[in-house]
Amino acid sequence: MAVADLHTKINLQYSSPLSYVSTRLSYSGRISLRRPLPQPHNSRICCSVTSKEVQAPVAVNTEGPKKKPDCYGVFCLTYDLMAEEETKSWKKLINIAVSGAAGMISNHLLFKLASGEVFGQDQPIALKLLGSERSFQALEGVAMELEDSLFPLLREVSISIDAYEVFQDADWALLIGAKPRGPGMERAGLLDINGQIFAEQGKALNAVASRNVKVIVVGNPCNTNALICLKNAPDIPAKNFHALTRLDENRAKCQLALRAGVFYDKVSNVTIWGNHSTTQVPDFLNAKINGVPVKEVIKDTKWLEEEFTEIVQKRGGVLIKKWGRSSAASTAVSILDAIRSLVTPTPEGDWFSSGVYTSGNPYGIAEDIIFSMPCRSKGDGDYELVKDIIIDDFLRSRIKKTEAELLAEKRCVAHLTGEGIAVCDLPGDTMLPGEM
Ligand SMILES: NC(=O)C1=CN([C@@H]2O[C@H](COP(=O)(O)OP(=O)(O)OC[C@H]3O[C@@H](n4cnc5c(N)ncnc54)[C@H](OP(=O)(O)O)[C@@H]3O)[C@@H](O)[C@H]2O)C=CC1
Ligand SMILES: O=C([O-])CC(=O)C(=O)O
Repeated sequence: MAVADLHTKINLQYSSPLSYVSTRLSYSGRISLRRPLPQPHNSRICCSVTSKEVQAPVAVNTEGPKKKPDCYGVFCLTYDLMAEEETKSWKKLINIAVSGAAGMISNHLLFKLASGEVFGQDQPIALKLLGSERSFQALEGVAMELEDSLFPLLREVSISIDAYEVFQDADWALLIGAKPRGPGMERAGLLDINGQIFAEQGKALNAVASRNVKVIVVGNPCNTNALICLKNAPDIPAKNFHALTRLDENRAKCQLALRAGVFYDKVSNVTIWGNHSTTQVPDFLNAKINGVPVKEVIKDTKWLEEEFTEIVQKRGGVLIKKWGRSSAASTAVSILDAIRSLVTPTPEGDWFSSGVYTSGNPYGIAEDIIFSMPCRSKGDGDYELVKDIIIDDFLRSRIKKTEAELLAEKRCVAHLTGEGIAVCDLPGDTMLPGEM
């Protein structure tokens, strides 16, 4: 039952947030949390009302354990929101599923999502966190921190290792969890291991998510993972799948601002073309600074073509050398930017980059891959590709290179997309931004 369904009569019952009786792995491979029956001393109020009038609080503990086996601690409480003045203007609750929820990126992301800074102060949310046996305890730690943060808009948190549970009715799926490339691991091996994760998650989304779910794939190699995911979710529009290239766009904006000596809010119309890899193409041809084409502001074409391009392509690797781990906070920020770009109208004349499905694209890019391109949104969760784009020989040749890489990645995962036998002939320079 949706907590934020303002017109539904809801019973409230309390179970001690952190005191599980057991955490067990059932026959289906699901972990369920079992909580104690509510005890009289910790029963809270029951607001059993059907009108705006609030009845006297009544203690309840008569119904046995709640039928939300995976809800977490304080989030197992349910309320009659009609009784809460501030919630009366709230929108309907949305379900946000996050995989890799115990990882570094999620640790930044979840708290920003829960604060309301992306979906707005009138949008209650449910966070459905996907982990694994390996990360389950850490996931409980995440849920505890969410409890302790007292976010008013965060109405439900659940944790599970079962994608089918986590993706049930998901309005958003933020797919972050993926195996990092380890020493000696071939890129083809990474594509295969992570591809299997995303094939499974695509199937789960197809089976149980909202038909309008928006999926943002972050786990690398994110373009091809997104392609695998959408191919395994044939009942969800391919247009709903995104691979995160917003971090690359933000990095490119920062470098252009630095070189031009302006604050970065003056930089607009920046496209990242292609793969989230070192072949990505940060487009300075169509980009603007203070509304003026970048090439009229930064006249050093050699710098733009060589240094700028390479700095953006390899920013992730430089950062790993400094931090000892890959970008997490800025990645989380860029995920929020990517969501915001879909739920708010794009400013007039501007656009944003996202790795999206190429079929029907106006740029002559090969069909049937996930390729970062310039998009505009009306703020309804959907997007259109931008038509008035200039492509010169330099840009075309770079786009061809990143396109070739993505086509090779696609051939390498044919066994996971249902398109036959995989053939891996990846170009030698195929690397993630974090690889050097
Ligand atoms: N697109 C982009 O712009 C960026 C993408 N990334 C990518 O995002 C992903 C997550 O990064 P980050 O949060 O920092 O990573 P972390 O290592 O902190 O977390 C990753 C999570 O992935 C999960 N995972 C899934 N399968 C495996 C596996 N086989 N082995 C190990 N872990 C696994 C783990 O969770 P669990 O055990 O719960 O499954 C883990 O918590 C990475 O793939 C990274 O390359 C990073 C930066 C930018
Ligand atoms: O390669 C990685 O894991 C990190 C990454 O994607 C980035 O920093 O852009």
